[in-house]
Amino acid sequence: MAAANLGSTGAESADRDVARGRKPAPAASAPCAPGAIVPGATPAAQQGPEHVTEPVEYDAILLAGFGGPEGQDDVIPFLRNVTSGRGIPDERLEEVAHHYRHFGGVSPINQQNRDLKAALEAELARRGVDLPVIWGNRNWDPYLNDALREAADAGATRLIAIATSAYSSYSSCRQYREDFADALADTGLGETVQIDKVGQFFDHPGFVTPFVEGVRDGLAKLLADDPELARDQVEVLFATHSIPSTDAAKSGPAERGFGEGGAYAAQHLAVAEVVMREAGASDVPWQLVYQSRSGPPSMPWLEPDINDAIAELPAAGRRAVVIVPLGFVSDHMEVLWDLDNEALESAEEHSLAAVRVPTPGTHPAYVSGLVDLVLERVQGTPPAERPRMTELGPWYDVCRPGCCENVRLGFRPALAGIAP
Ligand SMILES: CC1=C(CCC(=O)O)c2cc3nc(cc4[nH]c(cc5[nH]c(cc1n2)c(C)c5CCC(=O)O)c(CCC(=O)O)c4C)C(CCC(=O)O)=C3C
Ligand SMILES: [Fe+2]
Repeated sequence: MAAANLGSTGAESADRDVARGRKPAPAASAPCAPGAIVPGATPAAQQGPEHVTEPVEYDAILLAGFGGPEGQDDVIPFLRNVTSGRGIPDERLEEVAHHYRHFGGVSPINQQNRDLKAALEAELARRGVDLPVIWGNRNWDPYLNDALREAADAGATRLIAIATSAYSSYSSCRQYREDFADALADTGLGETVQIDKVGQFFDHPGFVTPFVEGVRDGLAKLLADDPELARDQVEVLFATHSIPSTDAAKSGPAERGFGEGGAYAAQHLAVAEVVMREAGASDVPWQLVYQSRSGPPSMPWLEPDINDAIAELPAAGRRAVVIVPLGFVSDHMEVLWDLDNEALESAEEHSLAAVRVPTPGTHPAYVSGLVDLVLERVQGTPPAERPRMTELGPWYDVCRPGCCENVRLGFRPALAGIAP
């Protein structure tokens, strides 16, 4: 297995290969190898490079999705997959099942990932990058296990993963990395297949640009629809998935000291500020709000909930809202139900004009940005040359020890990071 970042073996010849326009030769051992766990080693001894700055040769891109049901019969088995061992109350599962049932038991997320895969393939072909895209989900067919078997059967053993999730937290980063480790264990491919992962891309221009356009257009529409509306009567609500406060506090590397909301909240706040600036809307009030909370009511999750925030707006003099699904890459169930159904209804109840901004989906900037992220790793681009729009990035290629750990569920091995 290759570990381009852990030694210099092959690096110089790899550089020369890149200069000749060829893929570099494989390096020595993987940055994410399960063997990187060093029992009893001091934390200092376990620290490795944050960014892989030597070229790494890959055979394929692993597009790692969440997965969703594709018919009424899939809904409950899907929800059991998502929540196994999580202590989500039955009432919450019933409620969520109802959201899916309303759409015929079909989540749009799988089709969105098929579309993204096709768009990535077209962009790779356009740029002459010879890397197939293999798609596997955490919670529904096609599962990661099947994707890895398919890859191995085709001789693709060095994979660079893109998870359809931009921020740091247990649910949005580490859980993907744990599921990669599980899938290698389940399929017995742990000795054969290497899975690295591109870092969290919350502040990559490819991810940020669609939101900038969306806020600019959404604001313009509200102002055009109502000539009496003043800019400071509009509130831009940046919405993301709520997570348990304990998960938030543990998101990102502990030593960065992000405080209570951890890297998760810090990343969203930093990106929101950039979006407002780039949209030419720094004078418009905005806030970060949360949605789709689950778990027992006794457990603290990040707040405020978007609907509670909306209820407060008229008293603050607001007459309109721009809802920005900043935490999501496509218009899946959280967006269609919790925003387009519930939040837009809350806005109407409180007599607020409202628009919901599109998610990145298959926006050309997003698709080409994902290809850029892969090429940064193929080429070993130095961090200083990787375009990022906040001071927080470029985020880690190799997650830090303990990054995004889940204190509720306990330790599970994870790939694409430094143990534990
Ligand atoms: C941060 C985050 C993202 C964004 C990052 C990313 O995109 O990965 C995300 C995405 C998604 N979440 C999704 C669906 C669900 N999430 C659930 C439960 C949970 N999500 C959580 C967090 C997140 N979730 C958490 C902390 C829980 C509690 C369980 C636990 O402690 O781990 C449940 C169980 C029922 C419920 O509790 O709601 C479902 C059905 C779908 C698919 C939608 C579709 O089908 O279209 C997508 C894209
Ligand atoms: Fe979720």
